[in-house]
Amino acid sequence: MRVSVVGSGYVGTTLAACLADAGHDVTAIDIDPDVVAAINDGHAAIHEPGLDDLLAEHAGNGGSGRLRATTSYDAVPDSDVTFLAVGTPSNPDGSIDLAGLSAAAETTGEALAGTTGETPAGTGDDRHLVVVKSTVTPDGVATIRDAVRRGAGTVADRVEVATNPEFLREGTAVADFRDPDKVVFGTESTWAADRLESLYEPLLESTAADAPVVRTDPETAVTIKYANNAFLASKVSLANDLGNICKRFGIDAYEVMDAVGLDDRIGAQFLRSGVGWGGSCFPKDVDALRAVAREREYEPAMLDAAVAVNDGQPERMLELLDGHVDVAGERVAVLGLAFKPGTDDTRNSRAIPVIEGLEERGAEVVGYDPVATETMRERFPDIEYADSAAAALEGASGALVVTDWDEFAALDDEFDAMAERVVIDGRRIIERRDEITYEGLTW
Ligand SMILES: NC(=O)c1ccc[n+]([C@@H]2O[C@H](COP(=O)([O-])OP(=O)(O)OC[C@H]3O[C@@H](n4cnc5c(N)ncnc54)[C@H](O)[C@@H]3O)[C@@H](O)[C@H]2O)c1
Ligand SMILES: O=c1ccn([C@@H]2O[C@H](COP(=O)(O)OP(=O)(O)O[C@H]3O[C@H](CO)[C@@H](O)[C@H](O)[C@H]3O)[C@@H](O)[C@H]2O)c(=O)[nH]1
Repeated sequence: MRVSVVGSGYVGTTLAACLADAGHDVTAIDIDPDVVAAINDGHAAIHEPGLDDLLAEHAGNGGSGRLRATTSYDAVPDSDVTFLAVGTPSNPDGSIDLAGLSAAAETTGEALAGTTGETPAGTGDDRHLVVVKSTVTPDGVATIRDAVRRGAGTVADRVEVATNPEFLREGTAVADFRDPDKVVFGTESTWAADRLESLYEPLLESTAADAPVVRTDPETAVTIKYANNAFLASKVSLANDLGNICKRFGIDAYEVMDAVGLDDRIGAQFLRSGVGWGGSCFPKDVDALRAVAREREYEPAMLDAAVAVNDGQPERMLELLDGHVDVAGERVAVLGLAFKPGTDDTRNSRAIPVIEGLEERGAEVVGYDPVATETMRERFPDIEYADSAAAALEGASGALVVTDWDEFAALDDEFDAMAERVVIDGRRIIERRDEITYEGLTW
């Protein structure tokens, strides 16, 4: 099939590359010329394991030719399916900001309005399918549908807007997209659901675990996405709440949760307590869901509590450090700047409140991350950035471990170069040693 993907960030680039790899002919559209140039050069503008290999294989000179990137929407009218994968960030009050996605939706409609009305080859009819891949609230679906139709004008009745929420995680985006736990199609017609299923067929056939396909209406589909993220974020917050209790008894929360997770009704994943959840999804999606709930006069008490527990974890980590060192004027290493390992994304990283708390205390902060230094530099241009964990630790009077990068697990002699060997571990990744003063956040 011919596919256009509007928005080439973590989701759009992964989607475009994986669809090209599955045999489809894909045009990736982005307003950022640097993003477009990178893809056409055969690599991603972001760090995502496996993505560069796929882009090298299908985009750029010498590739299969099945993937190209452009700033133009010209390919849209000739596509069998157009995905919208533009960001849906938060407004300052936590509600969803649909401005960017709406603009892209309207431009997509305008591109469709430029069609001659002829049946595009291969589609068998003259209807066009626009699929919202971005995460939008239930009432946001109508906003995006209206924007597409406004742009499409006289051809609006030939366009169906569907939703197909994405469940991939950053750091494992390609693997997750290729082997999902489920695929959700939110459509108004069986025509649209069938077209989506044909598009996904080569992917679903190749997955080891036969992902179930959930067919539903567009609003229910996006609600499944919010419920999914709300559940997972709350699960981590409950693990943190329980972990904070364990810490007060000197009990290892990880030992407790490993056993708790053996209960099939609970499951072993997302029970890792520590400095909490961040990223581009959990915080904004939980906030957007709380905001729409309040708009409809419902107080989402569980979600409010999940956020409150999460917001408290960075300060708890800093208080543990305070118990060992007065950091004013001292060098303090922050190990890990990305919101999780495997990504250069620092959006809502727990490192942000940790660094802010250290700055408030007058510490000299030195940060280190294997890939996320440059993105964090935009946020904190004035702190020092080391090019290795060892360099960050040298002369430091404390180290705070914020991201569970594998390379931190191998740290050992590097702690010997610290001025004071105080390590506060927010992810339970550092090996305890007699010579270092070690505090786990929840163990
Ligand atoms: N990041 C994830 O892990 C993830 C997972 C599942 C769902 N989602 C959802 O997917 C959506 C996209 O998230 P992301 O993290 O990939 O975003 P992102 O910020 O990484 O990328 C969005 C891209 O859209 C481009 N863009 C903005 N306006 C545009 C326009 N008018 N036309 C064309 N391109 C435009 C931007 O230049 C950017 O490259 C969001 O709704 C998010 O909630 C994200
Ligand atoms: O046991 C755990 C698991 C995760 N986290 C933290 O939770 C955050 C989110 O992690 P993860 O879910 O692995 O990454 P994301 O890329 O944010 O993926 C989430 O958000 C995406 C965007 O909506 C969804 O598609 C995914 O299904 C959902 O897992 C990170 O800060 C993690 O460090 C913990 O603290 N403890």
